[in-house]
Amino acid sequence: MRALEETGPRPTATPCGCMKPDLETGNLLTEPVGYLESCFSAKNGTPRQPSICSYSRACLRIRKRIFNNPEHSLMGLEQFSHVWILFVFHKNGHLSCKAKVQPPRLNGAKTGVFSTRSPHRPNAIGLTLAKLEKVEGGAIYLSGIDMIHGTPVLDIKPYIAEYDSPQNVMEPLADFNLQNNQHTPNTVSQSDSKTDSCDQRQLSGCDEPQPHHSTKKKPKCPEDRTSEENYLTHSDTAKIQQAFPMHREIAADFGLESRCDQSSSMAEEQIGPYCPEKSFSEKGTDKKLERVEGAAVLQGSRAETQPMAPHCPAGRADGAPRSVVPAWVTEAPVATLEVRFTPHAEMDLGQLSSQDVGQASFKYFQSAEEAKHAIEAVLSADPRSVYRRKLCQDRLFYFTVDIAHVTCWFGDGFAEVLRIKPASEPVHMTGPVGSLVSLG
Ligand SMILES: C[S@@+](CC[C@H](N)C(=O)[O-])C[C@H]1O[C@@H](n2cnc3c(N)ncnc32)[C@H](O)[C@@H]1O
Repeated sequence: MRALEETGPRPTATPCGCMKPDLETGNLLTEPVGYLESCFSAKNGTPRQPSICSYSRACLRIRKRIFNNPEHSLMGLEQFSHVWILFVFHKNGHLSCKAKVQPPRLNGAKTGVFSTRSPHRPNAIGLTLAKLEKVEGGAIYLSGIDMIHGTPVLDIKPYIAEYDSPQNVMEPLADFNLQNNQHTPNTVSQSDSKTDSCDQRQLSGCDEPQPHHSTKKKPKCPEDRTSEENYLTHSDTAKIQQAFPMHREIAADFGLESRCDQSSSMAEEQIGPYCPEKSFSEKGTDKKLERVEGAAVLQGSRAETQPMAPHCPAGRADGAPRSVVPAWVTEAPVATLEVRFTPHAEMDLGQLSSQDVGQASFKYFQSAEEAKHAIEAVLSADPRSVYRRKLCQDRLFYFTVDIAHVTCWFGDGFAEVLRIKPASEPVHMTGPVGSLVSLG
């Protein structure tokens, strides 16, 4: 096969030497269809994957600049329970040019950027499977998101299990040579000393220092990495991990994990042998939740999702695996944490949700309970960087979710919320000017 680079269209250059955006060359000049209004105002404390926190909410309004009648573009979308959101990691600071990254799951070892969910990639494009809560006019309301406020969204596509999940492939899969496909730890160069400055920056988290809002114990760490570095998967609740560690991790990777608010019995149910769709009622409309139809088992250095439901309509009776992930993805090095709230923090939360005069109320959460669940979910997945976890253990950790500015600390196996104060105003939307994102 001849490489496209040899034969394909050549990018055209403008007199100044810049690449001219051109559909044929792939040098797209994108224009966001909208900017996300998210309950997370900064990277710190934002879940590493959408499955971490089902209460994480966002709204996306389609811009009139894209469609005169934004609601037309959303017609029919309300019939789907989940949507893919394609977005730009606009707070990366710069585009990444590094072929290898160091995901926390590899404890400092490198692997190819395309085998990770790192935000630091050549085109800084993120992909999140979110739950579609509702469509209202030209806006969609989402939950289970891992993007920050102001994220430029490039596209929305419906999640269709039949197309998007190998679990649902209807025809027999072509022979899949697992031996040849094996991604062994050998492919990961633990001692590759050629970590360049960009990699180092990413590793050290110096791309974009996070603000600290307290004068108390202000971290002096050279870096204060955000949850983004732990980008591959997350570990969920201790209970569930103990019961079904692999299942949970893999489900999370595929965005199919049961949400943090669901009980472990629900999780068991999800990976159980029978896979009828679970319906839930929402505003009078019955929507369908996708089910995790397979369980993951480790084989050598890979984990495979295997069918457990021979009578599932889309199942394969021969027991052949449909999707494979390397073991380093599924072997969580980070323990799930117990989350505690001090009485003071509990009191803060109560005050935050009260309707006192002058007191802002939650914008995304429907109650203090929901806010608490969200905070628990974020912290139980340990949002700290590896560096911070190892070298700055005694530092306070801050993050903002909705109107709650959370201060906590971490001890052995737990996170404790110390204070919850009203956050300052969430970031404002990026205006139309300067909203073009060039990927070319
Ligand atoms: C590891 S990425 C995964 C995103 C997506 N699910 C994916 O796989 O492409 C999630 C992290 O990206 C960071 N993040 C979210 N929105 C961002 C944005 N607009 N710009 C830069 N980083 C962002 C947050 O730290 C979050 O924890």
